[in-house]
Amino acid sequence: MSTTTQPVPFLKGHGTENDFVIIPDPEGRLDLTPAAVARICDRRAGVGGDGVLRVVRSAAEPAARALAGEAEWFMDYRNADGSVAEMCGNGVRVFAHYLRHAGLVKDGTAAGGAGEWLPVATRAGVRRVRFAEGGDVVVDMGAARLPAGPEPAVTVAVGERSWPALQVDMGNPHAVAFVGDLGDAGRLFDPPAVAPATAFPAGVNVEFVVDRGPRHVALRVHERGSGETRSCGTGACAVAVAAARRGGLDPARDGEPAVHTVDVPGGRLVVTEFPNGTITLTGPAVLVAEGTLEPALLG
Ligand SMILES: N[C@@H](CCC[C@H](N)C(=O)O)C(=O)O
Repeated sequence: MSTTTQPVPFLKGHGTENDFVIIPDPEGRLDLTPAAVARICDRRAGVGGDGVLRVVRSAAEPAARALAGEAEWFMDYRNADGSVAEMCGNGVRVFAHYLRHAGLVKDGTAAGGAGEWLPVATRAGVRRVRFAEGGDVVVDMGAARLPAGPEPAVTVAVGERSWPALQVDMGNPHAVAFVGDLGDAGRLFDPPAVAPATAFPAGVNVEFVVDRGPRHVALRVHERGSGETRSCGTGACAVAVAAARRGGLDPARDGEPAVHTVDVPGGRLVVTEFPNGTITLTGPAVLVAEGTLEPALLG
């Protein structure tokens, strides 16, 4: 890996306005430091984004080799502050959309064609992505992991207000709090306080949720490493599972899928939890621009 002295191509994309700078680096030549990621994601002095998606062949990325399986491509996801995260639900949908846009996966007959599942390696393991009719991108997120007990075990606080929250692991950590009104969470400039701190030694994404109707919720999210964002795919899945359990639904017990509509500030996602535990996340993925990053941004 080397530090670049040449402009580096990038694209910009988003999924329900969770926005990413996509950096194609198929052979893994780029030394993308945390400081460089933070400069690129800066909304005034950089391109701006909630995170970076570095697109690298699994075979060219030491971090991916052990976990990539059959996945040719590895999503090297970074938060806006430069930190690494295990998984990004909107990011992996935008990542797959980019692969198809760039002709890096075949359209129609091989993995990546309409209706077929494209494996993508992430730090949380392989996730499979499918392009649906109408332009939506579906990702099989695997199963949620919940704490053993029935009651929320953690507390989320903003200023003087606090709420019980459910811990949900979607490959990355979430704390889901049901609130009376999404405005109750205030301006969310700072990370909400979560207690006990030992519950999330590597930090946590915090979702605030309200009911909108039967199997229909809305959320705001404060993301670890990125601040408040307009959407979070793993967060939407965590919220759907929390809403299902709260409403007495458990697909494994009931033998039928639970489908939840999750409104986010940047649009709408659909989350389906199947009786075998698998969760799918469906929503749009959009590319909006491309250009080059100046070497000074990369450092
Ligand atoms: N926005 C993403 C989640 C990105 C990672 C998260 N900030 C973390 O640190 O775990 C999504 O769509 O899931």
